[in-house]
Amino acid sequence: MSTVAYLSVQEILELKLLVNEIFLSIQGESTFAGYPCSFVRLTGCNLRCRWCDTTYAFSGGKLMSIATILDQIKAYSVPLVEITGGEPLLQKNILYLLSFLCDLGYEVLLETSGSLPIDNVDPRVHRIVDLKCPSSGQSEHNLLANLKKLGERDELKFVIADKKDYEWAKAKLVEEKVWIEKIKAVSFSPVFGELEPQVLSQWILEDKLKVRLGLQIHKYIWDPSMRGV
Ligand SMILES: C[S@@+](CC[C@H](N)C(=O)[O-])C[C@H]1O[C@@H](n2cnc3c(N)ncnc32)[C@H](O)[C@@H]1O
Ligand SMILES: Nc1nc2[nH]cc(C(=O)O)c2c(=O)[nH]1
Ligand code: SF4
Ligand SMILES: [Mg+2]
Repeated sequence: MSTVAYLSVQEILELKLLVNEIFLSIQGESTFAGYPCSFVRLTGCNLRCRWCDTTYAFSGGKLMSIATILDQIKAYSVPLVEITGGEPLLQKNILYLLSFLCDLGYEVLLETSGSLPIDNVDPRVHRIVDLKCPSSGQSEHNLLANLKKLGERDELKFVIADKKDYEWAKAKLVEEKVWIEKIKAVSFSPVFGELEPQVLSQWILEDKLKVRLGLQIHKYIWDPSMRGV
C-alpha cells in the first residue's frame, strides 16, 4: 500500500465503491484480449464520448464494500481482473481495491480515459489509457501529462471514428514518441459500427504503423448491445 494513505486491512475491506456491474467474461480489449477476466464496472463518468457504448454506467449502481466486491471476484476464480467504468478513477477508494487485488496475487487491469491523473495507481497495475480523438468530442480533456507516467506494463489506445481521428492519432505517436516508446503496446480501435475494421486495417498497413488493431471481441461473440459481457 505504498501509493495511498495507510489503512488497516479491516478498514480497507469496509471502504465502499459505487458499482454498476460485476461480471465474468472474455477480455475483449487490450493485449489481454481473449483471456477469461472478472470485470468490476464503476458508476459515473466525467466525460461524454459521442460514441460511448456504456452510457448506462453514467448513473445507478449499488454502493458495495471492497469486501463484497472481493467475494464476487474470488467466486469467479480467474486470475485476471479489470476495473473499468464509467471512469474508475473518479472514486478515490478504487486505489485501495487495486492494491488489494495486487496483494492477493491477481493480474489487475485498469481501463481509464486518461482525463484524471494516473500517478497514484499501484505500480503493479496494468494501466490502459485511452487518448480521446477529436470525433469523441472530448479531446480537450486528455491529460497529456499522464503519458510520461506510463511504463512498460501500460498500454495506450486510440478509438478511431474516421480518417481525421486516424491522422490525429498518428500525429500523437510522433509528438509523444519519447514516452510511447517505453510502453507495452499502442492500439488503434475502430468505433464499433461506425468505422469498418477493414478500412482502419488498410490505413495502418499503408502507413506501416507499429500499432495493434484492437477489436472489441466480446461484440463479435455476443450481441454488441448486451450488458455484462
Ligand atoms: C466504456 S470505457 C470505460 C473506461 C474509460 N471511461 C475509458 O473511456 O477508457 C472502456 C473502453 O471502451 C471504449 N469504447 C467505448 N465505446 C466504444 C465504441 N462505440 N467503439 C469502440 N470502443 C468504445 C472506450 O474508448 C474505452 O477504451
Ligand atoms: N468483454 C469485455 N471486455 C472489455 N474490455 C474492456 C471493457 C470495458 O468496457 O472497459 C470490456 C467490456 O465491456 N467487455
Ligand atoms: S470516458 Fe469512457 S465511459 Fe466515459 S463517456 Fe467516454 S468511453 Fe464512455
Ligand atoms: Mg465495454
